[in-house]
Amino acid sequence: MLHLMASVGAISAIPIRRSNQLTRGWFLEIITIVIEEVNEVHVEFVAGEVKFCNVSFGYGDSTPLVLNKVDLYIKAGETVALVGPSGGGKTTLVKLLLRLYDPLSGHILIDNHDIHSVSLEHLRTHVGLVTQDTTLFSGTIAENIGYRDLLTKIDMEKVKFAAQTANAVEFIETLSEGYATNIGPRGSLLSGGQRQRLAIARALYQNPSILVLDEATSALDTRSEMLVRQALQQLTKDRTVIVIAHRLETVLMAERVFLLNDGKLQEISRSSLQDGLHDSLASSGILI
Ligand SMILES: Nc1ncnc2c1ncn2[C@@H]1O[C@H](COP(=O)(O)OP(=O)(O)OP(=O)(O)O)[C@@H](O)[C@H]1O
Repeated sequence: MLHLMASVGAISAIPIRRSNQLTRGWFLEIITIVIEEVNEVHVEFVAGEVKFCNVSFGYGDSTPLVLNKVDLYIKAGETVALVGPSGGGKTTLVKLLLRLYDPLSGHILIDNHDIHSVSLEHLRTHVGLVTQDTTLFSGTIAENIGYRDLLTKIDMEKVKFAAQTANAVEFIETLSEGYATNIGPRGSLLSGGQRQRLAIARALYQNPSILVLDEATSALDTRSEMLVRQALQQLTKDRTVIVIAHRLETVLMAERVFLLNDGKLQEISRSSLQDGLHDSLASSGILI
C-alpha cells in the first residue's frame, strides 16, 4: 500500500539539486531523498508512454532484490493492472516511477525521456497518484479537490466538474457548507466510499497523463462500491493508468495484467483470469 508515502495526495519527497538549491517541497509526511540533476529536462507535455528497461532495485545490500531486471512497456493511454502477493514489490515499482527511489540499475522512461533527467516538479505534474483515504487532509472539500492549485487559485468550475465526474456531488450537496465543508483530519468526517470519490475527484482536477492507482482493500457497501467503480472508470479514460489491483473487477478494467512475484514481472492473460486463475489467486490471497 502507498499510504505511508502520500498523506495528502502528493509525494513527500524533498529533491536535492546538485547545486544544493531545494525545490519547493509538497506537504511533508515522510522524506525521501533523490538527487535531481542540474541539467534536468522540463517536459511540458507527455502523451503517457511508460517504459521500464531492465530495472533492478533492492532496499539494502544484504536484502534480496525486490525488482530483478524488470521490463515493462505501457502504451500511452493504456490501463495495466499489477497484481501479486503482499511484499511482491508492486508498491516499490510505482515508487520508482514517482522517483521516490532510483533504480540500482536500468532505466525508466516516460515518452522516451529518462525520468532521472526530468525535473521532479514536472514529473509529478504528469504522474498522479490516487491511494486510499490517506491522500486527504484537513481542509475543505474544494481545497482537497483543487489541491494542485492550493498555493495559487483553485478553479471552482473545475472542482465542480471533477466532483460531478467522480460521483461525489451527491454527498457534497448534502453537507451543511457544501464545497466549503471541512472534512476533518485525513477526511475522517467522511465515509470510506466518500473519501475514495474525493481522491478520484482530485486526480480528475489534476488531470495527469499517467496515473498510479492503489485500489482500496477495505470493503464498501454495494452502492458505494458501484459509485467508486464508475468514478474509477471515468478516471482511467484518456490517460495511462497503472493500477495496483486487489479485486477481480478492477483487474478486468485493465487491458493487460501483470503478476509481480520474487522480483520478476510476468504478463498473465485476462482470459486465464476468467478461466480459473482467479480462484487460485484468490486462494493464495492475491485477489479478494
Ligand atoms: N522502505 C523499505 N525499506 C526496506 N524494505 C522495504 C521498504 N519498503 C518495502 N520493503 C520491502 O520490499 C518488499 C516489497 O514491498 P512492496 O511494498 O513493494 O510490496 P507490495 O507488493 O506493494 O506489498 P503489499 O501488497 O503488501 O502492499 C517487501 O519485502 C517489503 O518488506
